[in-house]
Amino acid sequence: MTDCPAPAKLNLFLHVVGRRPDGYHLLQSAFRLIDLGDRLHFGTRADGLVHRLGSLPGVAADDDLVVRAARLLQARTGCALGADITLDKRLPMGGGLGGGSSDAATTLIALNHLWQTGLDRTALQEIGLALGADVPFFIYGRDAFAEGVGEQLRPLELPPAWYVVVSPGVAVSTPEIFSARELTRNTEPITIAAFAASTTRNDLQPVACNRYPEVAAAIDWLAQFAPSRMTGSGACVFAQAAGEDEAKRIVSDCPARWRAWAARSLARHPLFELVD
Ligand SMILES: C[C@](O)(CO)[C@H](O)COP(=O)(O)OP(=O)(O)OC[C@H]1O[C@@H](n2ccc(N)nc2=O)[C@H](O)[C@@H]1O
Ligand SMILES: Nc1ncnc2c1ncn2[C@@H]1O[C@H](COP(=O)(O)OP(=O)(O)OP(=O)(O)O)[C@@H](O)[C@H]1O
Repeated sequence: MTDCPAPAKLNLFLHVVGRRPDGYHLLQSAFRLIDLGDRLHFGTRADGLVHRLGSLPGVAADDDLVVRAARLLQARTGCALGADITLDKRLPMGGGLGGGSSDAATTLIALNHLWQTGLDRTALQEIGLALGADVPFFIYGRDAFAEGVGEQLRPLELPPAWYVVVSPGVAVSTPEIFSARELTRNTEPITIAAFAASTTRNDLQPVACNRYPEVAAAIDWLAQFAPSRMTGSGACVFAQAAGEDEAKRIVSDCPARWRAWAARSLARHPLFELVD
């Protein structure tokens, strides 16, 4: 199957409201799909092997979320088919844009279709959660208000928007941020109706800014144009623009040591219709 997109996400806000006995954090967040992303290509193999074609710097094939997703789908369904998978990596890794999670979600959706393993959306989301807290959202496939560790999802209706996304050139380790002693873990829960950019924040942002000064610098730079915030556990930061022209103008001003994109919201995951 040619060219399957794996879109990125933004966390419009992210509150840490508690911690589970296993150490995972209870969150509230608004997830938004955007039109930046990786691309994947899948070919079916009759011999049952799962092969990653090409390499991903720093990630061994057996650890790649794409390979792990394919093998987990085989294990859960007893499917005897295999796959050759090519990943065209465009999103920064450790960027808070959910790149690895989205790659895994696209793999589950595409192979469930190609292998005809017949799992519905809920079953795919359950498998996805074993791979990462963000994977169920990408399979859910639309903007969402998330609770739990990010797997309890409710639809959010948001107007279309343009964003500027800046990658400050550092990779932030998600476990490092969540395990920080100074992390705020007791933000008062809000209701979905009370969600507004002005009254929310990203609780992971102060921790990441403290440890990665380039994240703080990127937030400050972007704040000259519009209110700016970090997504996920960082390192990327974003701001909403008034429209495409403004987004592109800000991008063209970005300091050369960083990367910036103008990104549009996506109403649905591009593979939404492939899942029942
Ligand atoms: C920060 C977010 O990007 C927000 O969308 C996600 O919650 C992170 O999701 P992710 O990158 O898929 O993270 P995972 O691979 O599931 O978890 C990496 C590590 O982060 C910590 N972690 C993650 C999610 C969560 N709700 N609580 C945590 O404490 C755990 O130590 C975990 O071992
Ligand atoms: N296919 C993959 N793409 C990216 N990272 C992968 C992949 N497979 C495994 N990984 C590992 O997962 C780590 C996190 O990558 P990812 O790009 O998803 O981070 P992120 O954007 O910060 O995610 P999140 O927003 O979910 O915190 C990488 O540093 C890498 O070691």
